[in-house]
Amino acid sequence: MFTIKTLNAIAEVGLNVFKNNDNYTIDNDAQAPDAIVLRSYNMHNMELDTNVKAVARAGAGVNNIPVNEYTEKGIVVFNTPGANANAVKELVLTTLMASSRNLFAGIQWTKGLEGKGEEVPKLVEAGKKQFVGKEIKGKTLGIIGLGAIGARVANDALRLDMDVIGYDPFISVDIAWNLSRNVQRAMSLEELYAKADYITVHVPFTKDTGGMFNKDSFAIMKDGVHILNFSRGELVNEDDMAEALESGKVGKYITDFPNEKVLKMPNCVCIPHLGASTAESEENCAIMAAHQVKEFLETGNIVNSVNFPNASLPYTGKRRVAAFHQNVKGMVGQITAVLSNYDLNIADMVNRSRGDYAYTIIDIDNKFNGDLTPALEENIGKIPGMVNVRII
Ligand SMILES: NC(=O)c1ccc[n+]([C@@H]2O[C@H](COP(=O)([O-])OP(=O)(O)OC[C@H]3O[C@@H](n4cnc5c(N)ncnc54)[C@H](O)[C@@H]3O)[C@@H](O)[C@H]2O)c1
Ligand SMILES: O=C(O)CC[C@@H](O)C(=O)O
Repeated sequence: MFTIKTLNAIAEVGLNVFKNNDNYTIDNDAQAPDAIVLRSYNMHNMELDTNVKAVARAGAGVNNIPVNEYTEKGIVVFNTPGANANAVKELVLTTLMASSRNLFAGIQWTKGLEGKGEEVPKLVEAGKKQFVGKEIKGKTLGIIGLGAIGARVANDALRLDMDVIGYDPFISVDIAWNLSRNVQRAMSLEELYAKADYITVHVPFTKDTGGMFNKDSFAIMKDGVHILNFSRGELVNEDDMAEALESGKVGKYITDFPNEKVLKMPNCVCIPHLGASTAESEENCAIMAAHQVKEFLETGNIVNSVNFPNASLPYTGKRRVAAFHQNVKGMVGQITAVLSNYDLNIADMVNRSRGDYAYTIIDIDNKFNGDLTPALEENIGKIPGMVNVRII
């Protein structure tokens, strides 16, 4: 039996992956669940029971999860790459065009005419000149981060007759294959800043990207540039942004991450973190997260982890050792030595590393009764450098 705890509202179709299976209970009050599924809940400073084996983010960004701490404890952290990317792309393009046409301010102003009676049509015609906008056709869109979202925005912005310049020093091979060859490659952020009329950012919040929008980067940008931030509020130095909006250096700031300070900024379009809020995207994320957790709990296979290497062996029902350990020499040899001490033969195995840690799955050919499990867990667990081990 496995217990799953959720920390946010997770789409029912995803929860059904567990609910439709007798081996699972969903218990949001559980103190010692086997796995946790969440969205934006902040897990930093949350006490976790040692029974927790996996944490799955139904979404992309994992900055709400203390990933390094969990890695040291051998807890696998998953996310759902690409599952909400279309939703975010559609909102980026919607707000790019709408804000370029001053649509949000125009709508707000028009609502303020309520009560003016028969004067309204005349006031509308007289007042509309303050909302004259700009077409995006022929303008340059700079995209920072060409991942699941950025690449989709790039291809569709070209279809809207924009020129597109992208910057991503770590672009994946899969994305590169799917990116239009008409996307220009910026060799530096500075090049992108200098060329773009509109900038949209699609990178994770890390120590390298935090505060990347600041007075130094604004200084390189074109006057009146529009900046769209559907990534994380922390990418922007808010004091510098407020100043840049006041001076007109930044023409508009469209953000999915408002706070008290941001709400006070002029020419700021504040969205209540709606990037991924579509039924389709919430369902995609929930289904993907649930299947990844189920696969891991039942077979030890890891797909789409952000802290451990992906590693899978077809599950044949044979007993399996799944071991997290430090990425140092001799670990596999020491595990197999324990197995041979118990006269257990190896049928198949995979060992993958990622940074300082590695993961080994070994299928055991011999049948053994459950009594060996504690002994194997104890003896493999005692190997120096072992983080944790499961016999499945
Ligand atoms: N507003 C929302 O609801 C919403 C929804 C989904 C994702 N997000 C945010 O958007 C981010 C991106 O999502 P995604 O699905 O495209 O992720 P992704 O992992 O597919 O893409 C991120 C891209 O950023 C690139 N990158 C990393 N560091 C970089 C740097 N310093 N400079 C340039 N490029 C860099 C990576 O190489 C990768 O290609 C997430 O991390 C999350 O914070 C927000
Ligand atoms: O769950 C959400 O609504 C937002 C998710 C988004 O911020 C993400 O990083 O995927």
